[in-house]
Amino acid sequence: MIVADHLTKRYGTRTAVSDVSFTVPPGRVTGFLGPNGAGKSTTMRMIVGLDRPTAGSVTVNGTPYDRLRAPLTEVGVLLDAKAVHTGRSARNHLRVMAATHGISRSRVDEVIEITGIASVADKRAGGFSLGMGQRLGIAASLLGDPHTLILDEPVNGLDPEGVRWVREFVRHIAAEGRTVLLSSHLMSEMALTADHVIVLGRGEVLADAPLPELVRSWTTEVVLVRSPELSRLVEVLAPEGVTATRVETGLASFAGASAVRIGDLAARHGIPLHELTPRSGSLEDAYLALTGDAIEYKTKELA
Ligand SMILES: Nc1ncnc2c1ncn2[C@@H]1O[C@H](COP(=O)(O)OP(=O)(O)OP(=O)(O)O)[C@@H](O)[C@H]1O
Repeated sequence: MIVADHLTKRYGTRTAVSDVSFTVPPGRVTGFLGPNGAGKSTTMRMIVGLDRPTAGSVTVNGTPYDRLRAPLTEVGVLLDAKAVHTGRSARNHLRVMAATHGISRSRVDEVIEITGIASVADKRAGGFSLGMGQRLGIAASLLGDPHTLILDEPVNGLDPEGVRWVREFVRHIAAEGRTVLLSSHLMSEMALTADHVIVLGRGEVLADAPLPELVRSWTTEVVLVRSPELSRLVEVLAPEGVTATRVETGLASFAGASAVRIGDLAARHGIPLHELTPRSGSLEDAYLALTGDAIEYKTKELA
């Protein structure tokens, strides 16, 4: 369990994290989202003692990280995703880490197997591709068989097989009752991986909710309707406060009524329907709606 309590970090006059409080309980995957510069990495660095809070505190299983007796066996961390710059092989890199923390060599072989890097384990880690470097970073985070995992952008640079592997892996370890905090900018992937999400924006918590609830609260469910008599359908539905947006000729998206209601009314008025598809919003839609005002670096909209 990770508990952040009024956590604040200032760099000079710049506030990177402002009065942030949240709890990451075991047994589920908690996604950590936010635009560039929102304060995710700074928060993760404070959790693992790499940055000192200006105010507030954060604990892992009730203890600040720097007071944990055997940190590697309590918390596994993947922070700086860049490949390891070392002339050592991946296996030796892991063995050195293990030796300094009193972890057995057999555990090194185990994490090599778990992360699927056996075929390259005896090659120089400094020459690894981004994806292999990521897997090695994850292998290192698992050395102590920790109860808590903190992964900053773990799927960055991975191929589709690797992305799926990370997803299944973190879901598996959360199901074992471990605590998982995971950041990613890939909303479609996060939607498949996380049970709960914490969204930061400009250093503050914008949302802290189960994923389906966040999506429901920040998106509008619409119904796609295809009909040769769309304008008549729009007239029939207008008194119910239903609004329609044209998608293409003969296809419109309706907001404000369920597919059942639209279908029933169309039938009552003899309006033929060729398609009636309820469509709920995505995590990406919710995220963009939620962080709209908190994005520091806006991209110009395409014409
Ligand atoms: N060492 C530092 N010195 C000064 N400012 C910093 C430092 N580290 C982070 N910041 C600033 O703090 C803010 C939060 O940065 P942080 O890296 O935590 O954001 P992030 O949410 O992880 O972003 P990204 O998604 O781009 O990784 C940014 O404005 C950043 O410029």
